[in-house]
Amino acid sequence: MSEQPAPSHQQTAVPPGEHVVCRPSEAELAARPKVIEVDHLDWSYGKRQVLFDISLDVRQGEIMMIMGGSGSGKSTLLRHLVGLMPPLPGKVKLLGKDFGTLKPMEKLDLRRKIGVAFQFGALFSSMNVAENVKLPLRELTKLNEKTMDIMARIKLEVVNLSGFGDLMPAALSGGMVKRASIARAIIMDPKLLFLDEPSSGLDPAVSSALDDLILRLREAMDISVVIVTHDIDSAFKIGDRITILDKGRILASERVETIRNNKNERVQHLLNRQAEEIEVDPTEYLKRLTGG
Ligand SMILES: Nc1ncnc2c1ncn2[C@@H]1O[C@H](COP(=O)(O)OP(=O)(O)OP(=O)(O)O)[C@@H](O)[C@H]1O
Repeated sequence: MSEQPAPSHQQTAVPPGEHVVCRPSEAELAARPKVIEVDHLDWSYGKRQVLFDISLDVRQGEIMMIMGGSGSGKSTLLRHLVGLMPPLPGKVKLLGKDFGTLKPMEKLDLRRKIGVAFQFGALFSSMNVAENVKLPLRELTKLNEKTMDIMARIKLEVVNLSGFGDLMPAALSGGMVKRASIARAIIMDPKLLFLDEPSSGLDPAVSSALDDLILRLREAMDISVVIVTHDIDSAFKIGDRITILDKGRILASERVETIRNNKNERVQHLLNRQAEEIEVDPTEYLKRLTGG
């Protein structure tokens, strides 16, 4: 979908040009605290096991990309990471707290430190953009209306959507919906940000602008980010580390500088296959741009 500004509003353009990626080194990250720890996690839906012995950690300020073929377990893992699955003591720790053993109030406290943007933006179509962005504040805080308005305005500015708060989601382009859902995810200044397929359905230019936004957020908020994606370009552009799932198991979890040299055939197959999958047919692309 192309980035169409809504009528009668001037959209602040995402600054053009490549964002210079200042990746923290492996040693720098190793010196920082672990903010996400997954310890030998198994998961089954009924009798069908879909996650096998998953162990993983993410350091403060790190961007972790989770990739893998369809049905490999990425979303199931993400749901465990954000506390949407039944609690399993000792399996998932966020910011040093074991999600599986927290009391309801402690869980609520932890949820305030986590921002999540699910696939397709998931904005409520019946509320305007600002109301959508304010939702976590309404659910998790007792702030007054004026304070919530100010916070929503600031976050819309951060994602380059100043002045779009009064619009309904249907008036936004695909990229703007994604940015609005990121504004909602960061409204509480979370320490951890989880994004599910942020670039799905976006054309390459809009997707690249979204990557730049994620990098800027990491720099500005020292936030740790976990991104589930099929977008290999984005993974290599903004990720510090890529974790590849295959049939519910971790095949590799490596720095972006080294994973291309991984000798495992399935890792190579997945990286190459995904590169092919996102190859853009120029005629198709032009059609999308022109709406033809
Ligand atoms: N609620 C559920 N009940 C039963 N099976 C499920 C459920 N959710 C997912 N599965 C199954 O678990 C496996 C892993 O699914 P999951 O959605 O985690 O994979 P994924 O890697 O995110 O896939 P995709 O890239 O297609 O979104 C799949 O075989 C899927 O059919």
